[in-house]
Amino acid sequence: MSDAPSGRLVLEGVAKRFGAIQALDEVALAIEPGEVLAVTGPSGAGKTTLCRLIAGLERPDRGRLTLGGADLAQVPARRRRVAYLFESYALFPHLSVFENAASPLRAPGQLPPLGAGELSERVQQALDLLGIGHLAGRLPAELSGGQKQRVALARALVQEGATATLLDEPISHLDAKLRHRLRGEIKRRLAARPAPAIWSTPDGLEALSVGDRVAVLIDGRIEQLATPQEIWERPASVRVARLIGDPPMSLVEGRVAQGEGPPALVTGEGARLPLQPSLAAGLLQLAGREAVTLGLKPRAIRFLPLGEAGAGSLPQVEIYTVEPFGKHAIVSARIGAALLRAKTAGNCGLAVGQRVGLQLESDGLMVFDGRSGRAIELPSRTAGVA
Ligand SMILES: Nc1ncnc2c1ncn2[C@@H]1O[C@H](COP(=O)(O)OP(=O)(O)OP(=O)(O)O)[C@@H](O)[C@H]1O
Repeated sequence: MSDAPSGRLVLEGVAKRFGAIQALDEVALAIEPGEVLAVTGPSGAGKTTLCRLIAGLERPDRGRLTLGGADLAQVPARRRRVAYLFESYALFPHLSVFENAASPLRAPGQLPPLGAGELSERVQQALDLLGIGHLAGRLPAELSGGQKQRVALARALVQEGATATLLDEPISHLDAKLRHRLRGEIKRRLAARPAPAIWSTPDGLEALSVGDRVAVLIDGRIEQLATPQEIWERPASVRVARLIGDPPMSLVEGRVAQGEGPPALVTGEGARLPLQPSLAAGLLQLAGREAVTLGLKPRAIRFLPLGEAGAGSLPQVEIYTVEPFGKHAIVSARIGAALLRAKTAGNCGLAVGQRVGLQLESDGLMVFDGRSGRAIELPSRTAGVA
């Protein structure tokens, strides 16, 4: 196995089709040794297909995959020495938890060969880290879904000499507390390996928290590939914005109207979202950009109880939902078909059905092209909302 290539993983123009479905198209990316690339996207986006191509379980229709400069088309799956956590776990039903986790270390050609003591210690450490050390003697059929997922994860983690690590939704079936603890622990271990890693997840926030960089995959194409900070601050499109945020950005589609009365974004249902005149002018300056989608981060939206200073002059909306989380609440109101979601500090004191003034701030506002959905840089970023 010493002939397995290793180093930087590069994909160039990779495409894969299953019948009528283009599972991946024009995928280009590079992952450095020690780097974790989080790949996020909705169900069916192509995350698993991407992992399967790298592992050698599928062949690309077009494009090239290289590892440390070596063309992977020439390297069969069994010689790639990739640690792969399958979304379906793929545990051996007749082997115990311990033996499942240990199985790649017992495979012929393991380099360097491990002594029995070292093997046992490494496997037990991984099981303990994942909180399943006490289940080492059980069979997979005697485990819950979350426990099975952790066995599959242990099996990937013990492969310290892997040339690449592919974790396909590694913590999706664990409870929230365990997910939070393990995100950091797994990331630490991946960063310590001299190999590139992919962490696939449909959860955009999980992707931001574990990835050195994040690739947003939608309908088989990379919609954005950037650092977590860039994706959080400047999602490249409406489709990225929908996946990211806590809660995600509110998106209001409409046309800029500058007739009678103050300029406004008028939604398909005829609801009016008043715009600061400079923002309306900026939008209209861009030829053909009358149809836009406004993106409002939670911090850009405030609901003021009527009677509070300044609330009387604001457009009124009705509170639609209130979700208290203790340290903050997520509160929403409707504008036409769109839901505006704000994050308020502490107990917001607002109730469902209450009428409030809607105040929008220019900080946290983005504009997207109404047709392509791509982010638009306005002539003046100082423009805001009324
Ligand atoms: N072997 C196959 N035969 C036919 N279609 C397939 C096959 N494998 C994947 N697909 C299709 O390719 C697309 C991408 O699937 P893939 O499993 O890669 O998505 P995913 O992002 O991993 O989804 P999920 O989050 O639901 O696991 C989907 O439309 C899927 O139905």
